[in-house]
Amino acid sequence: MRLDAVGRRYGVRGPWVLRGVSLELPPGALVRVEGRNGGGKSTLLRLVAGIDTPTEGSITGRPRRTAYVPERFPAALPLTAQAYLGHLGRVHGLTRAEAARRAAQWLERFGAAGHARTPLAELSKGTSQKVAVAQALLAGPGLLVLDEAWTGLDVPARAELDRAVAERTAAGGTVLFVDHDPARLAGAPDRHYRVEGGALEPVRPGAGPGPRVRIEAAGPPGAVPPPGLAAEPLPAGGFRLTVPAGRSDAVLRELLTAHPAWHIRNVSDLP
Ligand SMILES: Nc1ncnc2c1ncn2[C@@H]1O[C@H](COP(=O)(O)OP(=O)(O)OP(=O)(O)O)[C@@H](O)[C@H]1O
Repeated sequence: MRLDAVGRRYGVRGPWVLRGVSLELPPGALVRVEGRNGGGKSTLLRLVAGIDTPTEGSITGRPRRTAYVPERFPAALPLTAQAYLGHLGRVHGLTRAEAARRAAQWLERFGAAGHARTPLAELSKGTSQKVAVAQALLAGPGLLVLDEAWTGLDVPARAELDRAVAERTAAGGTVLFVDHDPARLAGAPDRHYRVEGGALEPVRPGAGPGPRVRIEAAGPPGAVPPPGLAAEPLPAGGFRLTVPAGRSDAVLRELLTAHPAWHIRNVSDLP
């Protein structure tokens, strides 16, 4: 599966949250994405999972069975955990018996078997999260996208999810994940990226952040810098932006073509 020059913005004139993102997601790969809050990680994961579509660029080769664990699981359906999972299993093409068997098995593995007959709306946050993870693993997806999926799980369930991820990649599935804990699956990812300034940059172990460009610019009154950039307000008004070197031309273009345009005071290279 691959993303080519993918961009996403919300609304016709909204700022670009992601731009020029190209990414190869080979079968069997474990891929980590990190980045600052609001930088566009969840946007990228939703695009990869196929529940959102890019504003520009293309995404090709997505496996037929794709599963996604969102940051917040919408569990307000009038079903028990077991019935919900069984239903989803059938949606994924499993027989009724196989769907029920796998639903029970995953609830058991995550220590939630005692809640199989509890309506989703009555589950605690932690157990809801176990159901969210179980629904994603149920049908053995060729692509598994995990957005902070470990958050809210108890310690044994977190370890179980680590195991389930290893099983998926060993079976040839691709797993793409975001997690706030830098130690999550430490040493395991085959590829590691950082979303910054709307771009996706490879992270090399032990490497620094790479070359940066500093842009000092002032916008019209009340203007805020493009999302996801390190932006420091300046006493004289405007902002000092720190941008990955590969993204600086795009950011300058965005500032200069805004309506009204920003005034660029200074541009300098950082090591
Ligand atoms: N549906 C939406 N409509 C409008 N703007 C959105 C939407 N979803 C995300 N955004 C904006 O896109 C930017 C990136 O958001 P996103 O949730 O992808 O970042 P993130 O890196 O996952 O952040 P966090 O770590 O806080 O979850 C933010 O400025 C956010 O407000």
